[in-house]
Amino acid sequence: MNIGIIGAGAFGTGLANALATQNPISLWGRDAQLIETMQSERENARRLPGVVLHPNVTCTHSLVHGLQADVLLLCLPTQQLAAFVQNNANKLAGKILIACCKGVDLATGKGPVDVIHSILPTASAGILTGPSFAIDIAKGLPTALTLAMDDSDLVLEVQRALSTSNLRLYTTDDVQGAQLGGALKNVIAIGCGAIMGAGLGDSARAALITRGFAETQRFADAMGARPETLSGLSGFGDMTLTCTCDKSRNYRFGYAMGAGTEWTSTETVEGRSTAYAVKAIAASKNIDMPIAQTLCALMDGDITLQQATVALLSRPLTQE
Ligand SMILES: NC(=O)C1=CN([C@@H]2O[C@H](COP(=O)(O)OP(=O)(O)OC[C@H]3O[C@@H](n4cnc5c(N)ncnc54)[C@H](OP(=O)(O)O)[C@@H]3O)[C@@H](O)[C@H]2O)C=CC1
Ligand SMILES: O=C(CO)COP(=O)(O)O
Repeated sequence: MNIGIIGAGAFGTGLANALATQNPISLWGRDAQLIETMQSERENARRLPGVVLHPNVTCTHSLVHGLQADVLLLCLPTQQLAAFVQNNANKLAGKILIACCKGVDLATGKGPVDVIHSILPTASAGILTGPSFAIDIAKGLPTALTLAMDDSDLVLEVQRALSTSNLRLYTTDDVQGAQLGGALKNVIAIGCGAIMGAGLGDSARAALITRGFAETQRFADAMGARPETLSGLSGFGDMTLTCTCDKSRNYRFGYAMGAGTEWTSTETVEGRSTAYAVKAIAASKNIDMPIAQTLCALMDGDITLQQATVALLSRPLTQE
């Protein structure tokens, strides 16, 4: 299976480097100037500085070249995925499409695989997700991920194609669970960052991770996901990583909010849009999501962090 990567951000670049240890990999990005510099300088100075690109990585801004491979890893921000698939639907039909993004599409309320299927209903699609910072993958540090596809034969072929000695993939057919675990952990990570930025302490963060996980499970359950998926790498695993580490952009965005400093980065912060998408779905399905709801009010500037804390702590006392 030939593998191509679509999106030359931090994650696309990191995955390209990891997979290039065993196969030639094409890495497509939309910015011609950046891509030409990456190809000649062997570094993605904008999105993953300090990592030398493996000689097997070919950077291209030609979509004809970028879309040639059998398996395409779509490493685009979730909110950009639908437009990309729509604009390239003819060329993508017949490919194996693996979404590598973590979020819920704000316009439709769909996860990445559902977005792909809504445009290409017969596409072979899946999602690669789990605890994995781009920089760790790029450096070849040990990483374990979940690959979710509903085709039980194809998932094994893709698992083999995408596994390396340092990148260990576990499979599942619970696509919904894998989509939602990765999406919701970003929302909770923003909240954890806010807590730490405001100096509310490690114990408060542990409480938010735990209640955030309960909220995530409640949401996923209502959406038809299986509980064991949420306990795996794509749920619990990624929640643990993202909520406790300042390498996470979601965490750092939240931290800036809690500390009252301005966020000027152009890096992708998926949890921002996903929080609103989740809030809307929760309202329509009557799912209790106090943390996501409070976070939206905080991001909108409707409440202060102190008011958010009071609102969460003063909810009726209940069983765990
Ligand atoms: N970084 C990480 O550690 C990890 C990220 N992910 C997930 O990967 C996904 C991508 O994030 P990441 O790579 O980190 O983000 P970055 O912010 O590093 O990069 C985003 C990339 O997407 C490109 N892009 C944005 N919009 C479009 C578009 N409409 N068409 C084509 N390209 C576009 C950007 O191009 P340009 O530079 O031209 O703006 C840029 O190359 C997210 O869903 C994230 O959750 C998953 C695991 C780890
Ligand atoms: O998904 C990630 C790690 O698994 C990366 O997290 P951030 O998008 O918050 O940086």
